[in-house]
Amino acid sequence: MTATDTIFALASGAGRAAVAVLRLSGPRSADILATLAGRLPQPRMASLRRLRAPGSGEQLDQALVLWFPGPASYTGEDCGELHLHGGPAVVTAVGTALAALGARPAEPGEFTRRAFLNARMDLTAAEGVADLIDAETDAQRRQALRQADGALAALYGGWADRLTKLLAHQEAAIEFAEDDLPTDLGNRAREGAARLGAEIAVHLADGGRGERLRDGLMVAILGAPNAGKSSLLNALAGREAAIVSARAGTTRDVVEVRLILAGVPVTLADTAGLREAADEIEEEGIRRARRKAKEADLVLTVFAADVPPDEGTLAWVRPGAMVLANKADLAPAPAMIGGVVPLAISARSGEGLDTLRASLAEAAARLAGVGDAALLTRPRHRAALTEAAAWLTEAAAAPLPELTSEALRAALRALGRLTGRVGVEEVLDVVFRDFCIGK
Ligand SMILES: Nc1nc2c(ncn2[C@@H]2O[C@H](COP(=O)(O)OP(=O)(O)OP(=O)(O)O)[C@@H](O)[C@H]2O)c(=O)[nH]1
Ligand SMILES: [K+]
Ligand SMILES: [Mg+2]
Repeated sequence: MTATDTIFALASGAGRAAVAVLRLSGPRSADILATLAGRLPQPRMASLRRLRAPGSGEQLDQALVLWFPGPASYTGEDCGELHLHGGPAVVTAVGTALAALGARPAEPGEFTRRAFLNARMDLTAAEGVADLIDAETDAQRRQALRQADGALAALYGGWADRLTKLLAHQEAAIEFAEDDLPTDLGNRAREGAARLGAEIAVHLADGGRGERLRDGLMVAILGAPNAGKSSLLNALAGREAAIVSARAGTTRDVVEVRLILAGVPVTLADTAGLREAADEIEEEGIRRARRKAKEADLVLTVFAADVPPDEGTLAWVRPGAMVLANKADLAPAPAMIGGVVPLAISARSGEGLDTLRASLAEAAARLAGVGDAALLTRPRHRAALTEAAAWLTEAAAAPLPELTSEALRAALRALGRLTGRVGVEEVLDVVFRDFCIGK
């Protein structure tokens, strides 16, 4: 697949900078670079050149020029890079020259789209590139880099290859049923389908860790009025993000702060105290608090050590929940709250907050699977893999060879959508060409 347009874009950030990088891709790249820079530099070697406007010959800038002939380039096409002085007027002048020479400004993501279309990367790797650009934390960067590097492409591509073989065996079993092929080809295909389905199921049962790391975690603080939720939020955030007062029912709306814990972006949400609401505004606040707790990845239940635990908050305490006994400076923490040993803290004195930070970081790392290899990172992956696994189960259990075959095809199509790789028919053609059948 070759694109006819030659595209260019500012690859570095907009605005003033020491250096601005303009990137170029497409069939006219060589011509355009040679015209602007006098002649084409050696491939992949930076050359310092005067750039001149086409026509007038006016010097536009002095720049480092790079030439990446296809197909061994980022997009797979002929590409070029101009490292300019980073002033907006320089970028505009050179951009105008590029347009005059027949290039057009690129659409968002168009370079990576071309890389995908030229089979330089699969869809998951292209998504990894996007995630790498968006990564805010180290853990996110590592996950995105793994994906851009082809970790998911290798995993899913490997599954697709196995599936293709199973399908080939199954088709052969049908096609050549009369001949003296090994008679268990069909059985082998069904067994293989069951095994592959089970592997995909294990990959899917990841607790959403990769998606969590990509999107960030939501942690909700829940508790009775005056338990010290807002004080805790402020202590963890290190600033007065939420209003604190001795009056019960101070917080009405959800107040969120962003933290980074163990390399995972975390949104910490303070909420309205749970109780019988005094008016409809507080009622709405409490409704929002419950909703936030429901959608949160982790709930911090906060109790005041100097008052008996309230039923409303106790309802959110379950095994594995984080239970905090705040105001430990006023009273000793109870040994158990709702069957869980609470962590004694004081938002006022700071007691226990380091321990709390450490267990929050540990939970964030666990929930987001920091350091785990090749986790799926998007709902799109989950949907396609769930579909593939379901078809594999069907293939394994199908009562007729033709039905097994059809289910295997459907599973392969689902994996094909995931990686954006070639369609089922093309893969089968390749396999059948190499399939030693003697016919
Ligand atoms: N002694 C002591 N007082 C605390 C502590 N944490 C909070 N307080 C006080 O308890 C009162 C309530 O604190 P808030 O942080 O507003 O409590 P809240 O849970 O957000 O209350 P609502 O927003 O009304 O639900 C304030 O007077 C705080 O100063 C603590 O650890 N020790
Ligand atoms: K309060
Ligand atoms: Mg509050």
